[in-house]
Amino acid sequence: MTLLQHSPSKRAKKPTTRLSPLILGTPALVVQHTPCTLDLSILPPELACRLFHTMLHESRDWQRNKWWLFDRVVESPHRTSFYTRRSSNQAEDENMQQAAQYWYNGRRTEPPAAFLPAMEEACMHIERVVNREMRKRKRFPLEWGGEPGTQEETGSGEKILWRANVAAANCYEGAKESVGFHSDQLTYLGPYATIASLSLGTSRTFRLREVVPTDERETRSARTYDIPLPHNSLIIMHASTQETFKHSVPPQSVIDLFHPPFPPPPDLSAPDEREQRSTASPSNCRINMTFRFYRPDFRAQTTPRCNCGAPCILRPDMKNRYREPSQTSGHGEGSNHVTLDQGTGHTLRKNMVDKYWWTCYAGAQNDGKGCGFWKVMDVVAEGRGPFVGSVPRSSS
Ligand SMILES: O=C(O)CCC(=O)C(=O)O
Ligand SMILES: [Fe+2]
Repeated sequence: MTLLQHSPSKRAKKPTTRLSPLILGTPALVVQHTPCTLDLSILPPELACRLFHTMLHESRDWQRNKWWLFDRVVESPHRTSFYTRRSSNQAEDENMQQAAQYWYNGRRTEPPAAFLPAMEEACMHIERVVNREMRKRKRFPLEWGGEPGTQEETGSGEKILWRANVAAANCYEGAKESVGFHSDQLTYLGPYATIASLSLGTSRTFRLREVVPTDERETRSARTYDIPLPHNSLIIMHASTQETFKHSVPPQSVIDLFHPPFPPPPDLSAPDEREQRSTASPSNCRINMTFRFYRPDFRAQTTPRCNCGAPCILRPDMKNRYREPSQTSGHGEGSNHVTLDQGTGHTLRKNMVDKYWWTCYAGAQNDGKGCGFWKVMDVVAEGRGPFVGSVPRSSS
């Protein structure tokens, strides 16, 4: 396997044209420009408001994530928490708890909280929409090809493609709280993950920026897309979003206060407020919940360990820097060819990502000192799957 490097002189030839950001204000524009879909009214209004009040109440206990970046500790500019959906399978629950700790950048934490009743209710709506959207889309070879539904769940005859078994929750208070550009770690999600992101409360902008592969850097620039996410909207980051885009919630100069259309449920109001329950105070908070499917073939026990003895994290080769010697131009058949998603009309990049690596992440909690371990993921040798398509063994 070779690493595509550009010579310093070539690197200077990066296109100078800076593309101006595009605002994607409608679901149709989101589908046209990104591998995401947007639903502007996902939950029944009463449920959306009850979930907002519930999570806002919960968020008083959420924490800012802290981790080492090089030689200093950084702190997330918003508060976060992690929930797992309890199942009837105890081994599965233990696996989820182990995996959940790595939401906190490798920091050991208390076992995560279970989905609350309002989250379970919301999840039924979200799973239905995610499965419906996934059935319309081109599937990628490395997506999960198993059937996570139970006999009971699949009784309708339709295969369940995705289930939410964990949810990460974020609270952004005021206009300045934010999250920087990143792509979500795939350690437990596996390649070509689908993530459903629910917004409640104050509307904020969700920003997406494409990562241009190394061999296309001289011919085109990345575009930034801004998507306003109002209360009760769902953006689904479909398969390939984590491989080809980074996302963020940038700080804003101003925000609109959110006026909850329903009062908080009685169990959340202080006794002296219960008489005045016909109104709810305006809020400057946005609650975000990303519902995720932790794949059975990426369970915590199968995560490779680095030389520090800590679980690695899984990252995609977003820039297509690694190529097999035979993949010089990358135009061959297989997983690397030009494609148009027939279901959505969205053009997929010329060479889709098909390399991932496991890397040491111990440094995030260990004074920034990791062991530098990395290895290419070999799904066949690691016994992962089943996948949607056939997958070649990695030659590395
Ligand atoms: O708040 C959002 O919309 C994004 C949150 C996010 O990127 C994450 O939790 O990974
Ligand atoms: Fe994210």
